[in-house]
Amino acid sequence: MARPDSPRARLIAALDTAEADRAAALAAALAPECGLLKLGLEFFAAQGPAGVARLAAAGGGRAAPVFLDLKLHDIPNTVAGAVRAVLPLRPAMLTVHAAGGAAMVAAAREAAERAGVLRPAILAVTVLTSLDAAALAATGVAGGPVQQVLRLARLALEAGADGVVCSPQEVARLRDALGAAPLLVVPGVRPPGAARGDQARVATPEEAVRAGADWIVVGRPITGAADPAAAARAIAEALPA
Ligand SMILES: O=C(O)c1cc(=O)[nH]c(=O)n1[C@@H]1O[C@H](COP(=O)(O)O)[C@@H](O)[C@H]1O
Repeated sequence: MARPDSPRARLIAALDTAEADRAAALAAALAPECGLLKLGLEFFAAQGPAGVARLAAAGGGRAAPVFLDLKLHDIPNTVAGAVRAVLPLRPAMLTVHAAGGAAMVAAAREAAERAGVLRPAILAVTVLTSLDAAALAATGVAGGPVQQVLRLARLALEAGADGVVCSPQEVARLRDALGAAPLLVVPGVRPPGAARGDQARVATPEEAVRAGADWIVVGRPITGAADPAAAARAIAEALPA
């Protein structure tokens, strides 16, 4: 998929809510202010594919493409089936967990190819931005987040992922190591002074883009603001041109 051509287009607004009305209101307010609207597990679990289709039909998906963040992680056959099942929703981006292995990522890519030229970009989530070094070590991974993110990114890209999801703290290392081709999508982004919440590996939107992020993903600092559209605009305006 095409890379963003403006600071506004770099911003992905995460609509993490279970409520259809709230998601629709956020989508209407935020579609003009960002490049993509992200619908994730919370919305999908509550509203299902029909909820995604309704949101897109109501205008959100026309004004801003939908990033369906399901973080699929299962055996290759099951992941391929799930990818095929969501293709009618025409997501622009779709996530799988790189930790599912090369065959799983390859199966996701192959299934996505069925949609032809308008297929979703397959993004592989590396190490969740909520994990710090100690939490990652506790899962049995030797080496710190940077090493693990690099390992999983290489594995996923070789298996056919179009890009990866990583924290702002690894993005410069990934760009250096992997070059310009992979799409780098970066959550764990906090404007100066914003609450970090459950995010562990964070940086500001400006730092993430300067380090090489193609897109930044921002949820609560936008959706929790009194005026979400103004919050999104302020974040985009602070990004380097
Ligand atoms: O795949 C993602 O988008 C993702 C990966 C990751 O490692 N960390 C992460 O926070 N995300 C998503 O990015 C969004 C971040 O939301 P906030 O922490 O509210 O800005 C959420 O929708 C997460 O599901």
